[in-house]
Amino acid sequence: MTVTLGTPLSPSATKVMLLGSGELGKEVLIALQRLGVETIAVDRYDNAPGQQVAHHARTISMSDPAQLRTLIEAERPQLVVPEIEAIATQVLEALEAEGRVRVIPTARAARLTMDREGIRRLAAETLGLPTSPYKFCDSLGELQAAIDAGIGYPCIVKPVMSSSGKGQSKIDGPADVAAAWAYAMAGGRVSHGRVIVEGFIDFDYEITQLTVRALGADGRVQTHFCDPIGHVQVGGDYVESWQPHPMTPAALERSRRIARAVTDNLGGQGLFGVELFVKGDNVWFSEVSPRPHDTGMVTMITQQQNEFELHARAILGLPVDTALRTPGASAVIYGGVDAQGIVFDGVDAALRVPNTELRLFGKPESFAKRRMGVALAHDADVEQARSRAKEAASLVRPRAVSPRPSA
Ligand SMILES: Nc1ncnc2c1ncn2[C@@H]1O[C@H](COP(=O)(O)OP(=O)(O)OP(=O)(O)O)[C@@H](O)[C@H]1O
Ligand SMILES: NCC(=O)N[C@@H]1O[C@H](COP(=O)([O-])[O-])[C@@H](O)[C@H]1O
Ligand SMILES: [Mg+2]
Repeated sequence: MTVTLGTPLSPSATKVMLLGSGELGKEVLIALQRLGVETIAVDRYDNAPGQQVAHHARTISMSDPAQLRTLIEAERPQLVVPEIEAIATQVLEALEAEGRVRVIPTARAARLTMDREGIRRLAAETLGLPTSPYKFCDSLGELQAAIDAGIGYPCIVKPVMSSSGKGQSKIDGPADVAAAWAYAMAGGRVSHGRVIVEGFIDFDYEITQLTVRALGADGRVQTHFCDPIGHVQVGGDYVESWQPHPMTPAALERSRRIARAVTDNLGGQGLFGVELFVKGDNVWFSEVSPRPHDTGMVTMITQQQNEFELHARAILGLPVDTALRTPGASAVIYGGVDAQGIVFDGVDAALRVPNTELRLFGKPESFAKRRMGVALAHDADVEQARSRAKEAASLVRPRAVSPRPSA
């Protein structure tokens, strides 16, 4: 469906609500603003990055069904765009069924990808796609039993509801099991005593296959693929990504077949990040975000239309172009300190590295391991771009501001 664009802050406005307004939502909001959309940025804390660029900012607990329903009914957006997993998706399903809002890409997709169980069972059991062996467990005893009964060592434990590697750890042997369970219990986004344990896939490399479902001129949904994005993860969180990642024709073809199967099933319009593990010509499905992906921030420097613009266009029913402009890379800037209102030294030095750009997200509070920004670089080849992006990121030095001496 194509959305008619109006004038923001007037009765003709096209209103879009982002549920989650971190660094990824911020860029989607900017892309929507450029098309004259009236935007409402929702997050769990005040002054989230996206709230700083939207027309309206609202702070609620998005996993609380009553708070979420009250807000959507009060604001009456045409489109609701989930930006994180931990949302009361039953409310989205109910409002969509009542015809009150369109959820991006669909309310069912938001529910299935809300936790690891819905999407993993869909991919492996319904669609028959290759995945790591896995088991869901509700106690330390069940976890140990699942490992002993076939998952084996090494394996990976993750809370069913978490992202960016929170609560995730690798188990190399029996001595690690209890600590992995405790870490998962502490690290989930919403307190759920449930984990997935996955057999460890010894992949050669991993990619994100950005996949866009957008309307063609005939009004029908067409699937478009971006060039594959390679990335490196540490502790389950991405630290570096680049595009394009070289692949054999067979591995690329299998990756896209998997991406198409999953996104066809989830349906709707929008951009998806399909995460895949590759070894030789073998490809395993890992997970999918029915929204822009953190590793896809590299497209802000590599693509004609970055992943956020592609998402904005696709959800509004506008044409998309997934063409690559140049090879490029991204490198993460972590907070390094636990403090509010930090400052960034070395930005000038970082931007003196040729072919680079920075995004500082503006998160009001820094944690040592919180992603606070990203350095981007383009170059003639990916290896050059990676070294420039890493160099620029390393030159940015976040620092806590020492408290003013009291008078
Ligand atoms: N079964 C596995 N075998 C090998 N490595 C794995 C496996 N599962 C996860 N990993 C590694 O951990 C990373 C993070 O895993 P996953 O994507 O499931 O976590 P996440 O918390 O959902 O991360 P994000 O929200 O950033 O996508 C993967 O990209 C991969 O590097
Ligand atoms: N892998 C998912 C991901 O990168 N999500 C991005 O991180 C934000 C939360 O950051 P925070 O934890 O620093 O608040 C989310 O709002 C989203 O933009
Ligand atoms: Mg992931």
